[in-house]
Amino acid sequence: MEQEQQNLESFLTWAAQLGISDSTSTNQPQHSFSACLGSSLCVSHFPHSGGRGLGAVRDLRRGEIVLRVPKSALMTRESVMGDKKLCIAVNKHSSLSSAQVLIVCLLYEMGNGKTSRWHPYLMHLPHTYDILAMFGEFEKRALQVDEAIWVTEKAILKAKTEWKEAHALMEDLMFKPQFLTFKAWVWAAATISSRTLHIPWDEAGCLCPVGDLFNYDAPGEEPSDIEDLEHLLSSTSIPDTILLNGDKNTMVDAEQLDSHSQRLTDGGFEEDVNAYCFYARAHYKKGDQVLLCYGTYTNLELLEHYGFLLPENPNDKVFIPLESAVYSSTSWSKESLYIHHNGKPSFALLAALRLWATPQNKRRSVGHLVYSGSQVSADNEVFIMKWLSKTCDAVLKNLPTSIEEDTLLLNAMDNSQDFFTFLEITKLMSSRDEIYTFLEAYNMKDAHSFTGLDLSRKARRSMDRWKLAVQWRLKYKKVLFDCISYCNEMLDSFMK
Ligand SMILES: C[S@@+](CC[C@H](N)C(=O)[O-])C[C@H]1O[C@@H](n2cnc3c(N)ncnc32)[C@H](O)[C@@H]1O
Repeated sequence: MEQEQQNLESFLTWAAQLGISDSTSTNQPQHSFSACLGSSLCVSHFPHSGGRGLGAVRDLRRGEIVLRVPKSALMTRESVMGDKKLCIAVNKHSSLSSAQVLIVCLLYEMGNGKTSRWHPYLMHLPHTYDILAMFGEFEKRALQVDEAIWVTEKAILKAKTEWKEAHALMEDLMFKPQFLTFKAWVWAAATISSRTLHIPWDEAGCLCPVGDLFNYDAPGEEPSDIEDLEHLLSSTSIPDTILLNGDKNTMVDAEQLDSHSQRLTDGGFEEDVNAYCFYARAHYKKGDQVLLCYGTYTNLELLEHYGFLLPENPNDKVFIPLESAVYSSTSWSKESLYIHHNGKPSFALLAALRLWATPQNKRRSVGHLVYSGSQVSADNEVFIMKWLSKTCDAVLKNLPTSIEEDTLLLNAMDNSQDFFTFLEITKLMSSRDEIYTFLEAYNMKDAHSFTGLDLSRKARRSMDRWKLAVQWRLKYKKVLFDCISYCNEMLDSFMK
C-alpha cells in the first residue's frame, strides 16, 4: 500500500513536469511543479464505481475545464517510435495493425524498466484486468447466454491470433521471455483496450497519463435547463450572436449549441492548444467522483472492452431469438431488433413484429402505421405481446439458473467474509453444479478443510470474473423478466 502511494506521488510529480495540469488557467499551472492535481481534481478511491478514479476537490460546474494533458505527454505509437531500434523493427512488420503495434510499444517500454521515459506512468497501471479475452473456460460458461459465450470466444481468438502475428516483431526486438508470453500480451492488449483515448491522427489512440484515471459514466441527457444553457454560453467562446439571436436562427443555433455542448461535456484532443482537454460533464460537488463518457456501450461491450458493467446501463440491449420471417418482414437491421434495459421492446422490434403478424397481402396497407410506430389493430397487438412474452419466458426457462438463484449466488459472493461462509450461503441454492465445477477447477473438493482460509490468488481472480459473469447474466434475465411484465401490462390494458 505504501509502495502504491509512493508510486502515485512520483507519478503525479512526473506528470506535472510534463505540463499535465488540472489548473483552470490556460497558461501555466497555478500550483507548484510538485504535483499536477489539486486545483480541480484529486486521485481517490470509489469502491462502487470503478475503484481508483478522480474526485472533485471543489465544486465543479458543467462545462468547465478540469484537466489538460499536452500532446508531448501522450504515449502514442509516434512518441514511442522515436526510439530508432523500435522504429526500424516495426517498419519491417507492416502487416501488423496500428493497435498491435501500440501493444508492442507498451510491452517494449515495460521491458525497458526504469530506463523507460514512461516508467512512473507504467508503474501505476493495473496489474490485472477482467476483460472478456481474459475469461477462462469456467467464467465463459458462467455467462450462460450463447451470444455472450460467442463474443467471449471471439475475443479470446482475436487476442491469440494477434499475439501470434506480432511474435516475430517481439522476437526481433529481443523481448525478455516474460514479455513474449500470451499473458503479457493480453495484459498489454487490455491496457490499450480499456485506457486509450481517441486521437485524430492515429486510429490506435493514445495512452493519456492522468486523463486515463477518469472512470466511466454512460452518456446522459444533454443540458436542458436554462441555467445550464446560460452557463454553457457564458463559460465558453461561443459567439455572443448565439445568445442574442432571436427566433429566426433557432435551428442553426440549436445545432451549434449542441456541438459545443458535446465538446464541452467530454474530453478530446484540441489542436489549438495542442493538448487533450477534459471538461466536467455535469455539476459536481466537492468530493464527488468526476466521470468521463468513453462512448455508448451495452453491458456486454463494456465487459468486452473495459472489464466491468453498469448495474443500471441505459444503453443495455437484450436480443432474443426471432424467426427468420421477422427479419425479412422489414428492412430494419438485426441490430435494431432488441429489448431495452427497462424491458421495453425497441421501436424497430415492435414495428417488425407488427408487420410480421400481419397477413402478407395486407402489409402494404398498414405500412404507414407500422413505420410511424402506431399499432396496427388490437388483435395484432395482443398477438405480438403474447408472442413476445412467451418467447422471453422460453429463453428464461432454458437457462441453467433462475433470477433467484443468481441473486443468491451474488449475495454469497458479496457478503461472505470467508470462503466457508460463501459455501454455507450457496447451500440454499437448488442447483450447485456451477459451484462444484469451481471447486473442482481449483482442487477444493474438500471445501470444509478450507474453513477460515482465503482463496488462492488464482481462485480469487477467477471468482471476480465469475461474479462479473453472474452479474451480466442476471441483468440479462431481469430485462427479459421486465419485458414479460411490460407485455402483461399491455395485455391487461386491452382487457379493460
Ligand atoms: C480508463 S480506466 C479508469 C481508471 C481506473 N479505475 C484505474 O484505476 O486506473 C478504465 C477502467 O476503470 C474501471 N472502471 C471505469 N469506470 C467504471 C465504472 N463505472 N464501474 C466500474 N469500473 C469502472 C474499469 O476497470 C475500466 O477498465
